[in-house]
Amino acid sequence: MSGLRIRDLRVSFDGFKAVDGVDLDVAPGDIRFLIGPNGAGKTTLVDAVTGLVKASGSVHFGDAELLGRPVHQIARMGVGRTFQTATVFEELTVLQNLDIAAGAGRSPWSLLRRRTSVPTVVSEALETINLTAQRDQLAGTLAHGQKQWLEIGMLLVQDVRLLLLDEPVAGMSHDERDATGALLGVVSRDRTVVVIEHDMDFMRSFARTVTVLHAGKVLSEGSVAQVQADPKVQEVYLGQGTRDA
Ligand SMILES: Nc1ncnc2c1ncn2[C@@H]1O[C@H](COP(=O)(O)OP(=O)(O)OP(=O)(O)O)[C@@H](O)[C@H]1O
Repeated sequence: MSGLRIRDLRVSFDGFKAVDGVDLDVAPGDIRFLIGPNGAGKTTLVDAVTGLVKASGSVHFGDAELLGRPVHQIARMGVGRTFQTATVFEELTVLQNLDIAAGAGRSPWSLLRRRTSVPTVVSEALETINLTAQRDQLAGTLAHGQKQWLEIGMLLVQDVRLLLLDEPVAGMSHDERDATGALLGVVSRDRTVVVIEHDMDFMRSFARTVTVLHAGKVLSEGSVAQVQADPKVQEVYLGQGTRDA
């Protein structure tokens, strides 16, 4: 299994330093939560790792340098992400969504051909994301939480080894959050997982390690207990209203 190693990562927008010299190590199999106030640079960091914004510094996943490579090459190296809004094909079934994701790289003809059996990788993903019973349902009719799980399933069938999830439980019910937490536990057994999250209860329940970003820099890092006890963290979260640390 590979881990993520980021050194001196910097992203600027017209001179504004959104990510300002971040070092980050995420061990293989970890579930690292990235937290921090609005505008801290969390999404921009993930954008840099996945090739969506230009950055300087270095980002290694395993032995490979990711910076400077195009998005599709980074995806082929086993790095996948979800966005705050699930991006599934609503007019297709759950199975078709997974089949298309698994077929990235297959010819259009083989994708169009009627499949007589479900590939093992797809049936395993269906089990993992708990959507086996919904496999023939249109993705557009799924509950909010189920769409997020389908999106994670689409990464699993592509054999993603580093999963970067952007606010996966936003808008979810309590039960859906718990199920998502359990899902993180399963997928992290043989993958590295990074979760951007504002939901502090969810973080407390399911994070293994936490990094707090503030104004583009790492403010604090450690276990949930260590980060919560850090006065610097308490300070930046003061005045955040409903968002407590
Ligand atoms: N494309 C862009 N052009 C200009 N500024 C940007 C761009 N993307 C992000 N920013 C700025 O960079 C800073 C960091 O944004 P980012 O979205 O990474 O923060 P975040 O920690 O993910 O915040 P949130 O929790 O609100 O999603 C913000 O001040 C944002 O306005």
